[in-house]
Amino acid sequence: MIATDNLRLAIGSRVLAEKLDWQVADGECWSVIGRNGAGKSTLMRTLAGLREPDGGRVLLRGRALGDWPLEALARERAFLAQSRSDAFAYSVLETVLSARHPYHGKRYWEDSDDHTIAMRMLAAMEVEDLAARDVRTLSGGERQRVAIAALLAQDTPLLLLDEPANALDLAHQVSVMGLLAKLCREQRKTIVMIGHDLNLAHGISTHALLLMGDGRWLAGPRDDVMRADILSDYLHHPIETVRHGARTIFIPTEATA
Ligand SMILES: Nc1ncnc2c1ncn2[C@@H]1O[C@H](COP(=O)(O)OP(=O)(O)OP(=O)(O)O)[C@@H](O)[C@H]1O
Repeated sequence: MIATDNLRLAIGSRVLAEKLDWQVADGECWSVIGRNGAGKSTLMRTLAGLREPDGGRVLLRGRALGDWPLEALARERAFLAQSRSDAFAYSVLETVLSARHPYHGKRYWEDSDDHTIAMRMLAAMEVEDLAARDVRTLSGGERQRVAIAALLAQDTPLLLLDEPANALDLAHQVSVMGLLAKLCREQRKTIVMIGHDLNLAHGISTHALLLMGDGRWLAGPRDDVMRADILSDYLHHPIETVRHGARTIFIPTEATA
């Protein structure tokens, strides 16, 4: 679905990722894990085509990102940014409907299908009763769920999500993650997402990419990469795992007083 070929990411003189050769196949769900400032959002923006690589290439379905016409690219990948600012008084429904524009061709107005899809996605995120509200009046968690509804309404094969669990309460973290896992499993959607919660990431991911923040990286199937020794190294903090039924739980060693 999406791959990087000898990708280099750098900010100023700092190299964040070097020689990143990484393949993400259809239906896989990847978690990108690393410390603050390791380069996760920079990578995600590069995968979305919102910034140029500092070396190497990003390939979507084997074709360099820059060679994709914008409207076709918008039908292939959707991107959830880490933060957003709402300057205008759009309603929740208008916000989600605007995500359908790549399907309009020369048509200006949305049709009833767009409306049905938008309402279905708002319902999936349990915010359909907020459809008429001005987005600027929403709480942080409600706004995040509307943004995820807009992402889903784009109905793209590839979903790129920068910290989707941000601002969500516990129940919505679990339900949103469950929905994303189901999209991979049942609809063969491909997901690449950033998350700091190792337990949520482990519960949903099939694969993980770790970024060290100095150019080094490690990618592979979840259980090869999300190991206590490796994560302790990448996150610069000792981590233990315990088994709880079928689940692996990650526990950071507590700071001593
Ligand atoms: N426009 C910019 N100007 C200067 N430095 C930047 C810029 N954008 C990013 N950086 C720096 O590049 C590094 C990587 O940033 P990035 O947002 O990719 O990190 P991250 O892994 O997503 O971090 P977090 O977990 O905190 O969200 C950080 O040290 C950040 O301060």
